[in-house]
Amino acid sequence: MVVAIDGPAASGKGTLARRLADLLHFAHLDTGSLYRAVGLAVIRAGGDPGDAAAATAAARALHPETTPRVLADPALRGDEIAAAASKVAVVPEVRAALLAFQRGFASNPPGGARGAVLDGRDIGTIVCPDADAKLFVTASVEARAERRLKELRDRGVAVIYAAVLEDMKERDARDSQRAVAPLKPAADAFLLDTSSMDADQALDAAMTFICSKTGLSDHCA
Ligand SMILES: Nc1ncnc2c1ncn2[C@@H]1O[C@H](COP(=O)(O)OP(=O)(O)O)[C@@H](O)[C@H]1O
Ligand SMILES: Nc1ccn([C@@H]2O[C@H](COP(=O)(O)OP(=O)(O)O)[C@@H](O)[C@H]2O)c(=O)n1
Repeated sequence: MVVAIDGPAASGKGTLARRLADLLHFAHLDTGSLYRAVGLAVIRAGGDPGDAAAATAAARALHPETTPRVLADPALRGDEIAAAASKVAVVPEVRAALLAFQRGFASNPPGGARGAVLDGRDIGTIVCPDADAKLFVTASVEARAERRLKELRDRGVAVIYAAVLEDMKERDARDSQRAVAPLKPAADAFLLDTSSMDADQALDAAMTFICSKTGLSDHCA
């Protein structure tokens, strides 16, 4: 069984995906980390994430056996890497190079898990169009900027709200307006606005939808 979760930055999709995977004993793939890994590799090689050829070479150099180790690198979590990720993500060859890994994870989840939860921008539309349940998680851009600000400050990064908000708006625009696999809800996705929900309420709402959509019997009331 595959659960697809998409949405903009800091909407809470990663938190929700992790918690759903724990609850259902499914494997979880944060697909944004793949794009972050490509952006980080380009920067570490001294390149420009806006250079399509460099980004494509970095994406093609990611191999399934080494990818889990690459995705665990804490350096991926910085805001500079998030911006680099959204630049490499506009390149069609980069997206094509990352597709097989994502689809393989969904169809054959690691560790013998009976299902997979993938979160990103194009899971319900492109990566897993036949997913059993699709959710599109949103929140106002102000709520998302507040969340990202808190997250960065908790990690000891000195940032101001206005700069985080500006970065978020820029990334929303780049992700929604790109020609290939733009951020948008799949036609059959459940829209979950978490602006005034905490993470527990978001999980409850998501589980109610997944249970009604898939008929999963365990974990459903
Ligand atoms: N429903 C929620 N309400 C408030 N904060 C949340 C909620 N869901 C997640 N968060 C917090 O917001 C931040 C961004 O969440 P995250 O799941 O990383 O978002 P995304 O994966 O969409 O970028 C994290 O610090 C997380 O703990
Ligand atoms: N399936 C995906 C996942 C991420 N991405 C890109 O990768 C960037 C970083 O994604 P992320 O999910 O790690 O970002 P956050 O939502 O955590 O801020 C996004 O801004 C997108 O440009 C994508 O294009 N497709």
